[in-house]
Amino acid sequence: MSGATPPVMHRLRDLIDADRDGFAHRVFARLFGYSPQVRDLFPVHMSHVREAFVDVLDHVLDVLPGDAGHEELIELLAQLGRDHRKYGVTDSHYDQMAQALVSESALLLGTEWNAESAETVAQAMLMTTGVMRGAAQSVEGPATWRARVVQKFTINRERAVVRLAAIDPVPTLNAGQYLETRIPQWPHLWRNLSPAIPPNPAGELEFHVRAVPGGTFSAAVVSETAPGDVWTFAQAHGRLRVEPDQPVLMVAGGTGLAPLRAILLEMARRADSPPTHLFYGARFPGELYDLAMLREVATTNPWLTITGVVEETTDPWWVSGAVDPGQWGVSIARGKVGDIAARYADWSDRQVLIAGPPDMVTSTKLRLRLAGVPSEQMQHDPVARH
Ligand SMILES: NC(=O)C1=CN([C@@H]2O[C@H](COP(=O)(O)OP(=O)(O)OC[C@H]3O[C@@H](n4cnc5c(N)ncnc54)[C@H](O)[C@@H]3O)[C@@H](O)[C@H]2O)C=CC1
Repeated sequence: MSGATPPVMHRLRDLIDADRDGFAHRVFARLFGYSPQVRDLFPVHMSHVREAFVDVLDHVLDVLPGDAGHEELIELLAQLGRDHRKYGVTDSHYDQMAQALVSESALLLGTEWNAESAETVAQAMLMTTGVMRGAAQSVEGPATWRARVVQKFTINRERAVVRLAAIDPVPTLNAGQYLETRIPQWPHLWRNLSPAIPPNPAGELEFHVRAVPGGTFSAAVVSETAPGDVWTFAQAHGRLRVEPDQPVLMVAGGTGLAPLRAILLEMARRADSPPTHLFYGARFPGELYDLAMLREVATTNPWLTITGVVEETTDPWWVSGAVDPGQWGVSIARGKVGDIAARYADWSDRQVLIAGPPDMVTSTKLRLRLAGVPSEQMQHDPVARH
């Protein structure tokens, strides 16, 4: 791992890059050949897996021969190892993967494969799988835990609330974090979902899910999930948090409200919550489905102010009747939630939490930055995660 390492890794990287999917195909074919049952650990459609696999490999082959970025690389691989626990990956699978990688690399390098390049490539592959395996082994507790659906109701044609009761002990989880989640309708698919209530000793969980266009997982939750279904959870991620000594601005788009709602409900239990202004946006008034609950929290928690934001002032026929925001006495502004929030006041002294559709998060950040809020005061989950 020094600057003097021969460039074989960069050469291999170039060769892999010339046919990324083909290389991944061949490595996985080899792996499934060694151990046919490993195929069952992966989803039916492997294209995303292959893509992510080559991305990681590309990064390893890029960083390893150089002098910088080793610590980040190790942390990335360790995180991947922890992530893979939920798939049921075992020690021998890591050995087989290293073997498959070395064998396919040998074929790719052809006449350039000699004792020296074999040694370099083998070391790189063993380091990669070794770090992943070591990190997975060092995590305590089970890789997954389960909860049973006890209630599900749809808010409108695209959104549902799902409530669950934990079957197994719930590992440490902070309000505002999101969970790797698997549902029985898609047994090989993991998606990230943000609980909409803080963790509690009773093991109750609540999720607000929108059936995103083309989203198989979210569509199944909205249309097929039913009481009795058992959901499986793996790791918790996310760093959204509120420091008690600084006022807060929250900007939520649609069901992106979930993590901010969990944080607000937790703040409502404390005595020292800082002044907080929540902008809660939707396309239509009737989609501000949680306004009644939020208003309730604001009534008993004077530190909390809520502004509803809608793009249209009237509901289409398929939304009407869901909610009438006027009746809750919450002020409603018209526009895009991030634009309205940025124009509303000077927020430059605030810690800012943003959650919602990826484009909304990106544009809200930009608006607030232009309005004088320093980037380092803004928090949001990775935008491509939902
Ligand atoms: N932790 C997080 O960040 C979470 C994010 N989500 C994501 O939030 C989304 C919620 O979807 P819906 O409820 O249907 O919300 P939606 O698509 O109806 O949008 C709600 C709000 O976002 C604004 N918005 C939408 N697109 C925008 C754009 N391109 N630029 C600026 N503003 C925009 C709208 O004006 C509205 O105020 C999903 O994509 C979901 O994956 C959901 C839960 C947690």
